[in-house]
Amino acid sequence: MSLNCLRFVSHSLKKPPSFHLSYLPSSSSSSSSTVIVAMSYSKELAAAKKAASLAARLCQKVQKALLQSDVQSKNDKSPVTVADYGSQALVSFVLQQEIPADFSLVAEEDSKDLRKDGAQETVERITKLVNDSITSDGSYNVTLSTEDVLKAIDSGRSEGGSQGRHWVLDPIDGTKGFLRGDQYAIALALLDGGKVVLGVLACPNLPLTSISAAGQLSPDNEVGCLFFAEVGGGTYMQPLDGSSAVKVQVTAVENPEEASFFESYEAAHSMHDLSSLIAQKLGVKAPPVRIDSQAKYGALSRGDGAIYLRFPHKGYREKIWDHAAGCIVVTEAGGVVTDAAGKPLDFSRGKYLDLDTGIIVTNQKLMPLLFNAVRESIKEKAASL
Ligand SMILES: Nc1ncnc2c1ncn2[C@@H]1O[C@H](COP(=O)(O)O)[C@@H](O)[C@H]1OP(=O)(O)O
Ligand SMILES: [Mg+2]
Ligand SMILES: [Mg+2]
Ligand SMILES: [Mg+2]
Repeated sequence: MSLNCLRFVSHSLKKPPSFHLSYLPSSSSSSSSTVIVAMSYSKELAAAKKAASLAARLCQKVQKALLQSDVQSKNDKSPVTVADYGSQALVSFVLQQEIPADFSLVAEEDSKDLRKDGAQETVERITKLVNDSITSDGSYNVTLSTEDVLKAIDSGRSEGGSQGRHWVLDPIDGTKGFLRGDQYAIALALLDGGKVVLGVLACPNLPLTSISAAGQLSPDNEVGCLFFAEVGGGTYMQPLDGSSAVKVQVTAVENPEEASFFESYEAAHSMHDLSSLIAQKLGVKAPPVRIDSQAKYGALSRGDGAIYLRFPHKGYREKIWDHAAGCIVVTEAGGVVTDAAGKPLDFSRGKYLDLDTGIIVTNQKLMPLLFNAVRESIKEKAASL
């Protein structure tokens, strides 16, 4: 392999850029020659942090003033709030302002229900929320119309895939937690060639220090975390108020008896009985910490817990926006994310993740033990049915 070109795409940065090396076939006629392209995604990361932080502020405002009338019902009966739509419109707007070239976004929401009769008032509320956020930020001298907002929401209709770059967004992950006043996250990632190259997780209700047992908030604990990671560059966490970032690492715990594990708060989202069986086999002593959303990936990336188990009920198909940002936040902090067959998650196949049974997350040391416990537990559960 010859190194006939080394191209750095670099931007002004406060900390040195990290570079992700990828080998590409050279355009030269020699078939054996290869180009190394050293990519930095620092400009995209800065845009993603800005978009997610602004969306987090919008969501905080809505959560504070949450009214019953904000709750709508989609076909799948999951609650969708003005904050989900507002967050998606705002992130889409900021990303298109900051990185306009070849914009492609795969996002959870669309404007179908908002275009129905009787939704005008809701659309106006969303538009006001988005415009208030744009005004309070002060970087963009524009006011969006209701149609601009609907279009911004619908620009999230890309299918993603293995070619080119695609933003991946869950405007509010853990809507049920959001509605309960608990944990939720704004999860934004960038795919390049089907791989996650950066991820940002804004977790407005996550304590800056460790999450306490059972996910409860202590009254004097400051909350609001922004996790971010770029491929090859590690994972960082900073307070959502913008103060300085610290590098985070998954826990180094090797003894499963000392490990604690995260799972969904909602039993409808994950089989808690299977997780208990796995924990029992591993010898985990601590009770599960049940919290909503990808905040679990963030908490695990800084060592609050050692294991995250997610086993959706039969028939549920995982979407890429529910794991892309969390996955890179954990792997760049030294963790491992696989499906229940031990395969890495494949984000290159469109909006769904086709995977075996579930998702397991832990550190490198615990993964072999965890994997065995998962396989045995799945077999036992199947035999008992
Ligand atoms: N029936 C379901 N099974 C598994 N996950 C679901 C189900 N319904 C919604 N979800 C999604 O699971 C995630 C919440 O996971 P958790 O249980 O870890 O909090 C969210 O992405 C939520 O979507 P949403 O983004 O609409 O909240
Ligand atoms: Mg949803
Ligand atoms: Mg989600
Ligand atoms: Mg969502």
